[in-house]
Amino acid sequence: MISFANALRQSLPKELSELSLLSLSIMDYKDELVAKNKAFSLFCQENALPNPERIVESPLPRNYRTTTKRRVVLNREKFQLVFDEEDNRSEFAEPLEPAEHLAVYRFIESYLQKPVFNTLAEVLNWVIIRGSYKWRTVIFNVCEMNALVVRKLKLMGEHLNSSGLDVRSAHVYFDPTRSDYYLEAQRPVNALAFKTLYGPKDLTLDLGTCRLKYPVTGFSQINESQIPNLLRCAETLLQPSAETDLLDLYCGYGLFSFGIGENANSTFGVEWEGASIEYAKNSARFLKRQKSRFLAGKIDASFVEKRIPKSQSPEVMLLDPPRKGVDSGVIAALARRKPERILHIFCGTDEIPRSLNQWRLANYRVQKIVPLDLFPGTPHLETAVLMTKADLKR
Ligand SMILES: C[S@@+](CC[C@H](N)C(=O)[O-])C[C@H]1O[C@@H](n2cnc3c(N)ncnc32)[C@H](O)[C@@H]1O
Repeated sequence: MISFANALRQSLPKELSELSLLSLSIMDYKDELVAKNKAFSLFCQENALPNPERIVESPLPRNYRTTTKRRVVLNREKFQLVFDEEDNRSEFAEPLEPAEHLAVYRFIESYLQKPVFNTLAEVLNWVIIRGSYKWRTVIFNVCEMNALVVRKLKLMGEHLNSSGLDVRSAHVYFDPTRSDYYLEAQRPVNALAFKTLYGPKDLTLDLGTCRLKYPVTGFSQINESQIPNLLRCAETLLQPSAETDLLDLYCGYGLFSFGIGENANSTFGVEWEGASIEYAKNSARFLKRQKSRFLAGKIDASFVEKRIPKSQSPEVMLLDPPRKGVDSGVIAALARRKPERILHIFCGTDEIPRSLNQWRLANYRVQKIVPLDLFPGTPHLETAVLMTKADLKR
């Protein structure tokens, strides 16, 4: 078994393979794609997987990240916004971020360095920017929340609102644990945990045919420029139609249910993040998708067996789990539903062989492997794998 990182190291031009894989962002995008295509073919070959299609290029190869973050540190008595140590060298990471984000960080940093904002700077853990390429929202992640901090945050919000930097809204997120995760992994239930300083409380994604709202704290794809390609790829491979029910697992706020499910007989989405699933339900109401249903819950084998209703029509199934993959027993439980087609989307390449082996044991066979460059300039790929039931008679 070869890891994708190792396959990539072997596929880079000699002068770059000596550098860290982070240096991909300083390569010409054409050369990066050559190396990634070579590496992914090698990865598939070495892991006994079928030959993949060519990588679907990203319309924006650099400056594409719609979510970025900075940690607040005190450096020689000056508060600064810096990349986290895990992000390593900023000269490799910065080219992936929109220039507008850098301008907003510089603006906030200049205020944090004023003595009047010291109270805020001292409790500020992260500054996060999310949004689209046209507008953005700022989230202040603080470890202490009191009346003085709130006053300073409101003042900062007023400056941002009138900055001319298209910061459409600003929010504060309370994480007393000062965790390394930029939004706390376990959302606090306390009502004060999340507060809007100004502007709309949600984010929006325009899909051309419809506009979806999603929560500021929920998951969204970080490369918005690739979303149309991702949806097109999923629709072409999975072919949801009036004769099939679409099961959308790890659905977030319903990107795939709404993006490719319009012609399906019905759609059923499952997601454990409470706010995201509420937004999905609201979108179904707003877009009058009477045959779209969403259920909040942790997808494990027992949930699949007991909580996901049986389909009335042949089922097509899409799974888009987090990088670590699905819980043990989930694939076998899903296979027992006997879906016609399965599209398993991987954001962690090294997870592919293990999961595909489980699908193979459950009698599903790979029909197509389509890699998409969702993370240009980084050693990662998104991969969509189409599977159908093996013909047991042959
Ligand atoms: C890669 S994201 C995909 C979200 C959505 N498909 C999209 O493209 O916007 C994975 C999602 O799975 C959710 N998730 C992670 N583990 C889960 C589990 N065991 N059960 C249900 N949802 C889970 C996360 O909250 C996240 O929204």
